[in-house]
Amino acid sequence: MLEYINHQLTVEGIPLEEITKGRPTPFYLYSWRQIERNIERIESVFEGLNYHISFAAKANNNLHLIKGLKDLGVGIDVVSLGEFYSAKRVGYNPHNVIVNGNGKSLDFLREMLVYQPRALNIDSWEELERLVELAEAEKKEITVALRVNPDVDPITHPYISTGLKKSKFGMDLDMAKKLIGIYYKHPYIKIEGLHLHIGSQILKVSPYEDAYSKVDNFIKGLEEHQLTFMNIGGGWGIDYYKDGNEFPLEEYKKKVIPILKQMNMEIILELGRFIVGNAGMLVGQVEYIKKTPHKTFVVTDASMADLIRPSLYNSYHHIYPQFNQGQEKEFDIVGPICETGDRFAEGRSLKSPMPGDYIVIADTGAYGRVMSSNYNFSLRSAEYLVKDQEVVEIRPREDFEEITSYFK
Ligand SMILES: Cc1ncc(COP(=O)(O)O)c(C=O)c1O
Ligand SMILES: N[C@@H](CCCC[NH3+])C(=O)O
Repeated sequence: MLEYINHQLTVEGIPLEEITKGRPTPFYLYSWRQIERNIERIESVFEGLNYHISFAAKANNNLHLIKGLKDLGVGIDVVSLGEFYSAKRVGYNPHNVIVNGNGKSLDFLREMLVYQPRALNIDSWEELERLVELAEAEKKEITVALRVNPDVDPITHPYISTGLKKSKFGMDLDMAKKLIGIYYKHPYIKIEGLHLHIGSQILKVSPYEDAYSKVDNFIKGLEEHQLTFMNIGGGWGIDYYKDGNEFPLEEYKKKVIPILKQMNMEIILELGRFIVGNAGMLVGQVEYIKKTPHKTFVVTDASMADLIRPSLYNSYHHIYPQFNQGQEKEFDIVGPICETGDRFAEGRSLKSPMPGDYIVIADTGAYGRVMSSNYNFSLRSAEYLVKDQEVVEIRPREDFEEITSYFK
């Protein structure tokens, strides 16, 4: 997708120079072809199983991308009223909508009773009690999955690890068993599935093997209830370092698929990063090359307000200068925000960028634009999509008038 042709960076064969013409930076850019490739790769793993892919909208909430995924037959996982509204806005059928979240408000639950999603994933006993009360009052049925916490270490950044027993998400298997026992004949609460999601940016298969084996044993131990679907969550990691270390699909196929097969249930996936992560990039422009006795800084117009992952998780993103010519030197790549933490990389070797050159911060299609902010009164950036060799705007940049319009 990103390639140097005659020393110039290109995206799906289009020179960056052409893409940036008349388009003020910073902006996000996505490749539709790359999203399709990612979906094809997921499908190749689950071939032969009764499965359904959903997209975790928290990774990227651009309505055009969500609509495109819907048209490919991909479902959606929403975690808030806002994401739910997005799914409705692009015309999702409730049957393809999965609802998550560990703090669903009364309004949210009420709305779900009317909307009837494919499954409402229940995070706790307390939440289920709230739902039971509402469902009984309104005399409405709802299909529910219990989010279980299998207590496995996903071997990832602690901030994005969700399946250890100390985590705030889900319930332990004993609690799930108890709730199934209590509610399995309830007139309105239909517990038909289980859900688990152990964390994000996972690069090893063993945590999935452990988690799904535990759940498989749990299901076998249930007597009175026939569950029909298993939501196996998301979390597949991508190759941020560009060193070939990505989620090992072949190993997953060999070790995990047999466990899922013998569950003999419909399998629902909710992947975010793996679907859009490597299909997006943040494009910025170099304002200054600032030299101090200690360091040389590449000061870009993109900042932590556009992409917070490096500041928040110290995460690595590969950075491509516009031209791959000249001598390689070490730089700190920083933004214009008044925070020392506003830096994309420290001591990164790059082929000498110059003021006015563009740079690309790669693999930012997931948890990029969605986590951007107006800090230092930055404007949230535009988004563009490369599709069929054309670049189209899929969200305009915010403008100052719009953001200050509350002041009359
Ligand atoms: C419940 C749930 N499902 C799915 C996802 C998607 O995760 P990922 O983008 O790592 O695939 C998340 C985020 O980690 C999540 O919290
Ligand atoms: N925001 C995180 C992922 C969070 C996953 C949400 N459950 C990241 O950028 O990696």
